[in-house]
Amino acid sequence: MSKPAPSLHDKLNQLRERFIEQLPSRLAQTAELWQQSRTTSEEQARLAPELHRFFHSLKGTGRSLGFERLALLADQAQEALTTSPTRADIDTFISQLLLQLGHEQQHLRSRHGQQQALAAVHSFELTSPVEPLSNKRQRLIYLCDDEPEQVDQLIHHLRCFGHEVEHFIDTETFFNAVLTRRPDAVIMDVQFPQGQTAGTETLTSLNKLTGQPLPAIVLSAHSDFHSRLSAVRAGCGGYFTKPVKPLDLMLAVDELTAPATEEPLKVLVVDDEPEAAAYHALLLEEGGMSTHQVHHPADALNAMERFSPDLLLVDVYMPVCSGEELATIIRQQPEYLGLPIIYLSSETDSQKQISAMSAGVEAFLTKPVQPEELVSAVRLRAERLRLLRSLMTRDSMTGLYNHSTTTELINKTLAQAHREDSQHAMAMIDIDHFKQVNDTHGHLAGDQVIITLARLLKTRLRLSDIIGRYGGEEFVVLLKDISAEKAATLIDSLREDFALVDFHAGDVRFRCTFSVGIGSFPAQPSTESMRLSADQALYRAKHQGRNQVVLATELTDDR
Ligand SMILES: Nc1nc2c(ncn2[C@@H]2O[C@H](COP(=O)(O)OP(=O)(O)OP(=O)(O)O)[C@@H](O)[C@H]2O)c(=O)[nH]1
Repeated sequence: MSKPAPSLHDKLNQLRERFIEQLPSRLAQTAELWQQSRTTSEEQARLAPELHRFFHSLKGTGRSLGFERLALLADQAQEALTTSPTRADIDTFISQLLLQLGHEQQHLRSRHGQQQALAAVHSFELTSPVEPLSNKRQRLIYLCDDEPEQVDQLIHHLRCFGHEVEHFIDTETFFNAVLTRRPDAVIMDVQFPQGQTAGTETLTSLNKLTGQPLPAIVLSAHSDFHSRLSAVRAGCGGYFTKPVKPLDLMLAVDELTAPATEEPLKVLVVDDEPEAAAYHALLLEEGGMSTHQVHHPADALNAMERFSPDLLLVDVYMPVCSGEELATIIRQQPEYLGLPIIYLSSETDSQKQISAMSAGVEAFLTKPVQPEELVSAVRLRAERLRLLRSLMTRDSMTGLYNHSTTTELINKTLAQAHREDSQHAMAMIDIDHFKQVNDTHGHLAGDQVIITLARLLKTRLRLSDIIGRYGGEEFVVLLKDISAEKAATLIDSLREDFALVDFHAGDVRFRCTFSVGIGSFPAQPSTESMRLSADQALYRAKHQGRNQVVLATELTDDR
């Protein structure tokens, strides 16, 4: 059996332990620095900022981790350094700090210390019950329906959009299955041989038993008041009467399970103090965000390129480069102009805070920051950026990347691919006879086809793949770390599934197909050459009769 994941309390205590364990050697180094700074006035001037930074960060991290007495001593030492430092003062502080450290080590391991730490984190756990967001796109759907009509069609559509589906024909088996493995959503019939509202009653009992309402949609042959009332009482999020249009049901399943499809907000934490960085990252992760830590400002730009954060949390006092300087460097790069930056520091002087914010940062949080304050300040700003970014980079109808963003992202990926020797494939996808779809069934029906194809690509491809709407009914996908042949097989399975999706325009049912051309890296070393090859392959696919996938490598000299 696997071990349970450590709780926030355990993780905080590990951080505190690590901090305490590393402190003696850091204090010894500081004592040495102090000795050295005493040799000449030049040395004193040279080493003063480093000594100052040490006490400053000891104050901030000490407070954040709950070592109040340590933080107080560090504060006094910092103050003494800035006013009129004398050897006796600093020696006293260092020896007191060492002594204090011994007490803290014992205290931390005592029962009382453990309880105190627990009490410190409890309020955060209670006030921020945020579930970490799941990245998985596939949903487990339970379909409980004893009437055979439409069931196969619905299962096909759900699976086509990447969901795992289990079908039950009686409420008892369904009941036990939920207790064994909880689904992400349920599609439930109302009437069963056991009773007129046996389906919804089963849901109500399960909700009572588990204390967690199941996201559910009713699918029923009946539309009477009692059936509907029983669905409302079972907390169902939707009610469909048969025959249902599969795509409408898919949309309802999407809405019901939507929040988890969002990628967690990403925060880059830049702090030269590993424990401080780890502590703030821990709080943000408890708040459902994903974090990456950097302990040297010089590594920040690289990390930003790889991690693509929604926000930067930056310590103000760091060696080599201050938070202020780092923010200016970042702001000088056009792609990061709008990236929110939050400073985190134990600086309480408001004049200094205002001056630090001159580099165009969003906010200044003072250490020790309340966990709720940190999480909400970060979330608010990161979400705002996500929204703005999405308006600028995404196509409003499908939510896919627009043309220019797709090209930009592919360019970036290829630039990296040249360094890493990786392989990628580009698929150009075009809906067949789309003009005819519009002309026959109307523009709205055409839009429905575009949205459905976009959805299919989003749910079936990996999160890391780049999916863009290039133009009207044309899509471009960059499938990462995959050979052209494997990409062709994968896209071909999407093509087969898409061809079986039923669209509706009024009472008319129709189906659509698409054609695909595939180019690949490194055979085509640039975005433009890959796009051109994929385009030529697409042209061939159309020419050969449509509804097929053609690889650029198949285009031999007979062109
Ligand atoms: N409904 C809808 N139609 C669009 C949209 N964007 C472009 N179109 C239409 O898509 C159609 C594209 O048609 P063509 O590129 O000529 O494709 P086709 O000749 O019908 O089909 P193929 O030869 O198989 O590519 C045009 O009629 C456009 O008006 C959109 O957002 N919604």
